[in-house]
Amino acid sequence: MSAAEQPVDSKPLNLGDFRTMRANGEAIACLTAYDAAFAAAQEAAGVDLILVGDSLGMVIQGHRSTVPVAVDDILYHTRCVTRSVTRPWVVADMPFLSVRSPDYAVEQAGRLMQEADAAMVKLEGGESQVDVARALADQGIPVCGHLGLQPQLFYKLGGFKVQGREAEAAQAIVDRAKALEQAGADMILLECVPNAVTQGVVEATSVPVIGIGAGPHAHGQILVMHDMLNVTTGRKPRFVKDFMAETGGVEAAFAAYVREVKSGAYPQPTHGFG
Ligand SMILES: Nc1nc(=O)c2c([nH]1)NC[C@@H]1CN(c3ccc(C(=O)N[C@@H](CCC(=O)O)C(=O)O)cc3)CN21
Ligand SMILES: CC(C)C(=O)C(=O)O
Ligand SMILES: [Mg+2]
Repeated sequence: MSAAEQPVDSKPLNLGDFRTMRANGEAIACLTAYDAAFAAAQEAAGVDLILVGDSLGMVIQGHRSTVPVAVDDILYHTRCVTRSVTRPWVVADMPFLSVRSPDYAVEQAGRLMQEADAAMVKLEGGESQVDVARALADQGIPVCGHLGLQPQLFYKLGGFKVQGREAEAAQAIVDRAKALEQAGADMILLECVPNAVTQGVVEATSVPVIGIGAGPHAHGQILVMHDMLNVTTGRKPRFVKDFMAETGGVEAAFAAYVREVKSGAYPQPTHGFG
């Protein structure tokens, strides 16, 4: 199909569309993808946002955490994805140590946009996260802040654990979300937090909030593609739902996920941390 013949709903999504979806209460359906074939199937199924996650270190490369992932790995997989899709907003993860200083982060995020056509970068991070986000935003780089469980802290945390259970930790997440928005972040991703923390972040911010194991109050949901297709080995996090079981095909599973996120059928209370 030529560009001129593309149906209206295949126009590339932009930041304004996501703000509108937040305002209108239309849930944002997000998945990870790492290559052209799966990304195309996700676009066909109506996925709004594709994350080229550093989870690729685990599901593609076989590592036990995301720590070994390099910017070059994200660059390669982001190219594979962006070459194959039109409508979905493609976000590239900033891997471990790529946000070690504002200048270095700008350089590496710049590569992801210029060499791989990413539309946005997502970053984890500690105290310096806000300053790094500000530097990226100042260069015109769309930014998503990743709060709650930050898997790059695997060795510091001693595993992948729910965050923000205590009042002080919950407040720190809400405060950071506000500071990130103030610094110019356009989106917040919340991972493995109690539902009330998500509610707090939603109330304290005006940007779209995407959740994974963060309950039903987020404006969108994301899962690692391999988990919802049930091809991940080992025990899966409680927020995962197997969409392959009831559909029996890859594109049908993606479509069922989009339908359930949009209708609010996913996530159920059993997928969250109360
Ligand atoms: N395949 C895959 N799926 C993911 O969702 C994912 C990755 N890989 N790699 C990077 C991070 C790591 N993530 C994880 C991994 C495990 C749990 C997990 O097992 N959580 C426990 C909660 C433990 C607690 O209660 O503190 C669970 O029961 O869900 C959570 C997030 C999310 N991301
Ligand atoms: C789990 C999601 C949010 C992520 O950061 C990734 O896939 O790397
Ligand atoms: Mg990640």
